Amino acid sequence: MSSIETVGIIGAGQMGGGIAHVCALAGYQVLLYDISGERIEKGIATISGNMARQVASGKLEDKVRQEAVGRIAKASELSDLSAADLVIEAATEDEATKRKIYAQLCPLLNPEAILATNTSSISITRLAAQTDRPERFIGIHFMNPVPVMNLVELVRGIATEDHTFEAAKGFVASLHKTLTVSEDFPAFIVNRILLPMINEAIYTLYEGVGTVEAIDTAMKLGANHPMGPLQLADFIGLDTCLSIMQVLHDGLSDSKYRPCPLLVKYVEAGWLGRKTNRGFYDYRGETPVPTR
Ligand SMILES: CC(=O)CC(=O)SCCNC(=O)CCNC(=O)[C@H](O)C(C)(C)COP(=O)(O)OP(=O)(O)OC[C@H]1O[C@@H](n2cnc3c(N)ncnc32)[C@H](O)[C@@H]1OP(=O)(O)O
Ligand SMILES: NC(=O)C1=CN([C@@H]2O[C@H](COP(=O)(O)OP(=O)(O)OC[C@H]3O[C@@H](n4cnc5c(N)ncnc54)[C@H](OP(=O)(O)O)[C@@H]3O)[C@@H](O)[C@H]2O)C=CC1
Repeated sequence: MSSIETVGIIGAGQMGGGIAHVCALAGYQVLLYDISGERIEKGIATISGNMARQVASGKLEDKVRQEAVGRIAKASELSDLSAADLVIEAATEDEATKRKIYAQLCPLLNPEAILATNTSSISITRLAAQTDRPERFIGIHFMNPVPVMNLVELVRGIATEDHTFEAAKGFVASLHKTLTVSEDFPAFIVNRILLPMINEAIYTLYEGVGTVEAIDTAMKLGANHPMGPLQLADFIGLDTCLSIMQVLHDGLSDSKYRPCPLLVKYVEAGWLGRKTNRGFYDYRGETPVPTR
C-alpha cells in the first residue's frame, strides 16, 4: 500500500462504484460522494452485489467482502472528502460538470491531497488549470468493469509534478493493476482507438450495412471481441461515447471523428444503454432485444 490511506471518490455511477470496489478490497478507507444520498446508497448496494458474485465464484472470501464493504463510507457532503489523501473524480463525462465540482471541492481539500480524474477523454492540462493544484492533479483512467479489467492509463498534465506521478503509480500498483502512460491528447490511448471503432459500427448500422445483431455477431466471432461494438457502446453508456467522440472531433479537428447522427439521436432520446435499460438493445425483458 502507498502512503495514501483514504481515497475520496466523486460519482457513485458504474466507474465510481468500480473504483470504490477495488480500493476497498486493497485496504483503503473509501469515502463515496454523489449528488444524492440515494445514488450513493444504490452505488454501495451495487458494489456489495458485485463482490458477492466474486464470493460465489470463489475469488473472494465472504469475510473479506464484509470487511471491504465496511471500509466504504457515504460522504453526504463534499466537505466530508477533506479527510482524503487522494480524491478521484468519476462524475459524468462533461467538462462543465467537472469544473463545477473542482471549484466547490478544492477549498475543502487537504492542501497536500492529490486530485485525480477518471475522465475518458478530456484534457488533463485544461482540467488541472481549473483547480488550485495543477501540480497535484493527474488522470487515473480505469477501464470498465473496474474489478475485472487490468489496465489503468496514467495521464500527466503539463504541470503534474513527479511526486504526484510516482504516488499515482504506487497507488495503481497497490490495486494490482497494470498501467500504461499516455500523453495528454484527446481520449488518450484506449479511447482514441476504441471509440472511433464503436462510432464506425454505429455508422455501419446507420447506413444499413448490417443489423445490430449482424454487426455485433460479426465482431464477436470475426474479430474475437468479447462484446460486439454496439453491445459495448451500451455497456460504456451512449452519453459517454458521444462525449468522447465530441472531444476527439473538437480536439483533433478532423472529420473522421464526426459522431454518427444515430448516436446523437439515441442520446437525445435518453436511450443511453444499460444504465437506462435501452440503447442499441432493449434490456427491459429477460434477454436483450435489438432496437433496430
Ligand atoms: C470508455 C472508457 O473510458 C474506457 C473503457 O473502459 S472501454 C471498455 C473496456 N471494457 C471492455 O472492453 C469490456 C469488454 N467485455 C468483456 O471483457 C467481458 O464481456 C466482461 C468481462 C465485461 C464480461 O465477461 P463475460 O464472460 O461476458 O461475462 P460474465 O461471465 O458475466 O463475467 C466474467 C467475470 O467478470 C465478473 N464481472 C463482470 N462484471 C463485474 C463487475 N462489475 N464487478 C465484478 N465482477 C464482474 C463476473 O462475475 C465474472 O466472474 P467469474 O468469471 O468469476 O464468474
Ligand atoms: N463508462 C465507462 O465505460 C467509462 C467511463 N469513464 C469515465 O468515468 C466517469 C464516470 O462515468 P460513468 O461512471 O460511466 O458514468 P455514470 O453516468 O454511470 O456515473 C456518473 C455519476 O456521476 C454523478 N454526478 C453527476 N454530476 C455530479 C456532481 N456534480 N457531483 C457528484 N456526482 C455527480 C451522476 O449522478 P446522476 O446519475 O444523478 O447524474 C452519476 O452517479 C466519466 O468521466 C467517464 O468518461 C472512464 C472509463 C470507462
